[in-house]
Amino acid sequence: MSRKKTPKSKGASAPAASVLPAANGSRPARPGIARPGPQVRPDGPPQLGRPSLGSGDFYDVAFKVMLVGDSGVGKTCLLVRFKDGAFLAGTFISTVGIDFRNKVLDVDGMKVKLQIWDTAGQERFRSVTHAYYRDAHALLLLYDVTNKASFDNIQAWLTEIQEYAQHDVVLMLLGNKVDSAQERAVKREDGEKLAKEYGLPFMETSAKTGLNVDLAFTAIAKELKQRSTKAPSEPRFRLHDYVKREGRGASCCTP
Ligand SMILES: Nc1nc2c(ncn2[C@@H]2O[C@H](COP(=O)(O)OP(=O)(O)OP(=O)(O)O)[C@@H](O)[C@H]2O)c(=O)[nH]1
Ligand SMILES: [Mg+2]
Repeated sequence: MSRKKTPKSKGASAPAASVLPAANGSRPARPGIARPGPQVRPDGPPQLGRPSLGSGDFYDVAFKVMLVGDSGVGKTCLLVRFKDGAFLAGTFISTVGIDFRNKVLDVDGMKVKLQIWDTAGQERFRSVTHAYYRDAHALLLLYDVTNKASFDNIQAWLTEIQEYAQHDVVLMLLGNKVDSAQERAVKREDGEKLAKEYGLPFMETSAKTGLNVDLAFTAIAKELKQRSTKAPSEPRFRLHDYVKREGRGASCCTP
């Protein structure tokens, strides 16, 4: 398999022009971008054999992963934790439109590039994010364990996903902010029950402590890699089992 270089990841300051409405309300807005940079085409099957453009890490195969869920559940923080190993504490800066970052993972000896799209949870950007669903190979659907409304809205998100995403998209449910034990409003069992009802792999995460964050993205990368490259002799990767086995409880890693 040919080796490629991934272009430098785009951050919030990506130069592409925003075509999105100006922020209103009290929250400051983090500028996003309206479409991928010209060097990456996130549509269709995993990218193989693309030429190397610019500097960056080599990769063998690339996939597009989208973060979705209500505003404030921690999508941007989860991505920043995964990409940079840091936590964005302080003022909540709501994402405008859509933004993305790249990260290359080593999955069983293969370089897997995840192009991770961070969507805006605010209702007014819904039509923007709808356009991106069909190109996603995987979706991480988040709620905030301290915000019951964000959990109650999961069914509506699933309806939306059913309508706009590919039928075989890899989907995982994440209950974020488990570090906030005092403010917990959604029990772990309720998350598990909902996930079971819809046949989804499920984990509780914390962008603040990093709990299960790498694991969530690694699990997705393993599943996608297996789907695209599995040799008939290779044992099947089981996403549900992997997440169940490797996932850690909220009480394990409080700093
Ligand atoms: N305690 C705690 N706070 C978190 C965690 N993740 C995010 N937050 C906080 O929650 C707020 C919202 O986080 P964001 O990541 O910006 O939320 P978002 O889902 O990207 O929101 P939108 O961009 O509006 O869709 C911020 O104030 C974060 O600091 C977490 O794991 N634990
Ligand atoms: Mg955000």
